[in-house]
Formats: sequence, C-alpha cells, structure tokens
Amino acid sequence: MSEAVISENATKTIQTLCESITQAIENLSPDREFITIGLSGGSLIKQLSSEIPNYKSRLEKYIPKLRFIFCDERYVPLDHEDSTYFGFLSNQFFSILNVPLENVYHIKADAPTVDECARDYETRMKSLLNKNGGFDILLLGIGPDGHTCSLFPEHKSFTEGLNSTNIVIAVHDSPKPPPQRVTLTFSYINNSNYLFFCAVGDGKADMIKRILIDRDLSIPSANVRPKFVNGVLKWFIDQPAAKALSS
Ligand SMILES: O=C1O[C@H](COP(=O)(O)O)[C@@H](O)[C@H](O)[C@H]1O
Repeated sequence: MSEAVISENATKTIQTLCESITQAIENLSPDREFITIGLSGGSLIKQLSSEIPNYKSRLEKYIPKLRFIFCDERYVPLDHEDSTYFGFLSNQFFSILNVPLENVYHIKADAPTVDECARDYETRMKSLLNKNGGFDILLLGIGPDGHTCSLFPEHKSFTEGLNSTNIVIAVHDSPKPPPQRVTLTFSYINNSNYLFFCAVGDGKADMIKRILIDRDLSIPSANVRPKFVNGVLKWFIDQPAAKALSS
C-alpha cells in the first residue's frame, strides 16, 4: 500500500507523521517483544524533536519496547555536529521520551575504518530484524537530489545499495559532506513494515513529482517500496513540496 498525505505546511506535516508513527507503534505492539524505529538525519531531526513532546503521553507505555536505529549515519565522532546521533541527543529527542540510551543503537564511531564501522553496525542490527527480515518503522528523509539514507543518485552507494546482500554498507565519498558514512541497503529498507517518508519545502518539489508521478527509478528514493503485501509506504508532504504534483 502506498499513499501520499499532503498537509498545508511543515508543522501540520510533522504532526501527521507523528500521529502515524504513534498509530503504527500501537498496531505493532501486541505482536512484538520490541519495536525497531529507524531514524534519518538532516532536517528530520529538529522537526521530529519539536513535535514529539505532544505524543509523549500516548507513547509512554511503549517506550520500554522501542529500539532506535539510524537509517544512515555519518562516520564522525558521536559528539560531532554532523552526527545524526548527536543531533537527536542535542535536540532532546530521547530525553523527552525517557528512552534509555542503551536502546539507541548508534555506530561505533571509533571503529578504525568506515568499513569496519559498517560491519560492526550490521552485526548489531541483526538481532533487531522483524519476521520479514527488516525493521518495523523507518522514518526516511529525501534530499533535494533524491537521495535517501546515504544512497545517492548516480553514485556507487546507489548501485551497491540496490545489489548488496548486506544490511549496512560503507560509503567512502558521499557527494554531500561528510564523505564517510554508513547506510542501510534497499533489501532491508524494503523488508520493513512501515516506511514513512517526510518531505517539506519547495526544494523537494521536483523530486516528489519525479518519484510519485513519473516513477523515475534513477532516483534512489523511488526504489523504496515495501516487499510485503502488508507493508506500508506513506509520504508525508507539505504543499510547497507537493507543488509540482498537479501541473
Ligand atoms: O544527508 C542526509 O540527508 C537526508 C536528507 O536530509 P534533508 O536535510 O534534506 O532533509 C537524510 O534523510 C539523511 O539521513 C542524511 O544523512
């Protein structure tokens, strides 16, 4: 099932996203010992952190079950301003929800190389896979170039992300700084139960049209599709990002 929800502005978009995350957790909870939630970086960090306090009381009873992973991460120290983990920490996301930090799976940033970092992250990810062999809820962003996670268009990360049998791969030369990153691959992304994309602002409008109308598979984000009949793909878009959809 694929659906696009267009809201009038960024705030309403994030509210709708948080409502859907909460409902997904409520739906999954009876069947799950734990629920894995993949977090993306970039603009999503501030947006989610500012809205999540409004969902705290509904989420409270599920917090012990939640396990947070990162859909991609930059290979920088954990207190570096480019680190997605640091971004969520400094925006109080985990402390607002009272998430114990041992339930947040971050990279070993002191691994000697980005390749070793990816292998270590994958080993720890394996214990979190759901019965489909993926994750429960992935919150995905999209860059103005159509990248998602650290899977970039016309780049080795994209072809490797499509073809690799690994859960996590290393990126050595990301076109967007910082250059060294780790990222989930498509087979595991697409094995997930709920795939929620968030796109706000007119900088994303061209890509949204090319993905949702033209179905242009040269764009990494267009290759995110649940493999399972009960998998959900939902796009949360504000009007500026949706402006090219009606033309
Ligand atoms: O570099 C990244 O960019 C994308 C998109 O970020 P945005 O700031 O344009 O929303 C993000 O989803 C990804 O996790 C991050 O590493």
